Amino acid sequence: MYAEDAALRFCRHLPKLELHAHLNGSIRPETLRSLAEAKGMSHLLAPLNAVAAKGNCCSLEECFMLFGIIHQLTTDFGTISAIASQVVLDFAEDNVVYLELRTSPKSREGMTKELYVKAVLDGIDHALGQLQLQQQKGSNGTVSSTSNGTSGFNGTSR
Ligand SMILES: CNc1ncnc2c1ncn2[C@@H]1O[C@H](COP(=O)(O)O)[C@@H](O)[C@H]1O
Repeated sequence: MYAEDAALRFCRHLPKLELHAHLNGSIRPETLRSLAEAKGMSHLLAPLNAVAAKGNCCSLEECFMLFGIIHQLTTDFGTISAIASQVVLDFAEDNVVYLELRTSPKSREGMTKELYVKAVLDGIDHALGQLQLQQQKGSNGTVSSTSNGTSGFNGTSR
C-alpha cells in the first residue's frame, strides 16, 4: 500500500506531456453526478454510479455508454466552460506541463458549434488565469516577480 502511494506520488510529480486528451473523457465522475442532480436528470445517476463503482475495470462498451450520458449533461455554455476549466486545472494538478485538449464542437438547441468552441476557450482562459495567480503567489502568499504570466502550466506541482 505504501509503495503504491509512493509510486502514485512519484508519477504525479513527474512533468508530463498530454498529446491527446478528450475533453469529454476527462470530466470528473463527481462532476457528472452533480450535473445530473442539478439538471434534474437523476435517472442518469444509476448508470453513472455503476460505471464509477467499477473503477478502472469497466469494459469499453460501458465506458463508451457514458458518452451518451455526458452529451446529455453538457449542453449549455456555462457547463461546457466550467468543465473545460476544471479539466485544465486537473491536468495541471497532475503536473501536465503541456496539454493538447481536443473536442468535437457539438450543436444543440440553443448551442451552436461556434458557441461550443467559445465556451471551451472561455473555460481554458479561466483556468490559465487561475494557474497564473497560483504561480504568482508563493507558498506564503507573496507575489513572485519572476512570473512572465504567459505559461500557466509551467511550475505547477504538488
Ligand atoms: C480516454 N478517453 C477517450 N478515449 C477514446 N475516445 C474518447 C475518449 N474520450 C472521448 N472519446 C470519444 O470522443 C468523442 C468526442 O469527445 P470530445 O469532444 O473529443 O471530448 C466522445 O463522444 C467519445 O466517443
